[in-house]
Amino acid sequence: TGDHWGYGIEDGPSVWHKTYPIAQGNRQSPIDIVPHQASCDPSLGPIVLNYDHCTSMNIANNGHSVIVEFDDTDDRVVIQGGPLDNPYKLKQFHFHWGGKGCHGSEHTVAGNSYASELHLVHWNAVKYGTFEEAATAPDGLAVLGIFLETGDDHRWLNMITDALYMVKFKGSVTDFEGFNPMCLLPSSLDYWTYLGSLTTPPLYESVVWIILREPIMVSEKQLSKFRMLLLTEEEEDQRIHMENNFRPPQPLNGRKFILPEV
Ligand SMILES: COc1ccc(C[C@H]2SC(=S)NC2=O)c(OC)c1
Ligand SMILES: [Zn+2]
Repeated sequence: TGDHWGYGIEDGPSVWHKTYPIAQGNRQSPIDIVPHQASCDPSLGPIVLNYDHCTSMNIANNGHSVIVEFDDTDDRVVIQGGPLDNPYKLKQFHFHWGGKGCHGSEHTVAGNSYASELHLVHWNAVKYGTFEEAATAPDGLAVLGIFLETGDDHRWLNMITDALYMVKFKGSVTDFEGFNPMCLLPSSLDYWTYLGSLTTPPLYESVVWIILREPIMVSEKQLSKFRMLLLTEEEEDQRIHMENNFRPPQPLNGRKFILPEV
């Protein structure tokens, strides 16, 4: 049992529908965002992030990405405002990236992809009892998507890339306390929002997407450290590097992506 899906030819996004039929659903993610086709909703307020008492716990290689998990027993670490009816609690963040010199974001903007995409995953603990329950509900999750563009070194991303060697193999996890992802945000919280899904199996259509329009800058050297991560476990002889772990854009099916009045 366990995950038999991946991003290769045999097990990648083009065959996920065989095991997860919802892959062909009508609110799948990611999508291509075309700014001048966005709808405007002046009633949408700003996004508010309260990450002050943020408590990261560990960093892990789950065989699909590198993920930093948070202690979500604290009601104070939340995202709210914008399209959200109540606060959503921070649960984890992880990344998607490409191969050397290739692009690796999941969402695209007018057909252009970025080098990487950071997902900060939050869940609606006001309406649902557990993260797992929220992950199956249409308003259960709020994922904040941030584009990473290659340029200068990102001074705080080094805290993450310096820890990657400790989670090189699939299934490895190590302590990673006291990291506050506020340091990974761009200067502007201007966003697009739309209703979508998890971008990996089980592809549940449970995500209110909030995509920040301004990318953060990271260096090619920092990105290359993500590609050092392996899909394979320590005991295995074969060593397959983790790269191009992104799903391509999915049909909009009449959905609108919305931006607040600028
Ligand atoms: C409840 O089961 C899952 C499974 C996978 C992910 C991670 C996926 S979903 C996303 S967005 N990006 C990713 O890589 C979940 O995240 C909320 C939840
Ligand atoms: Zn993701």
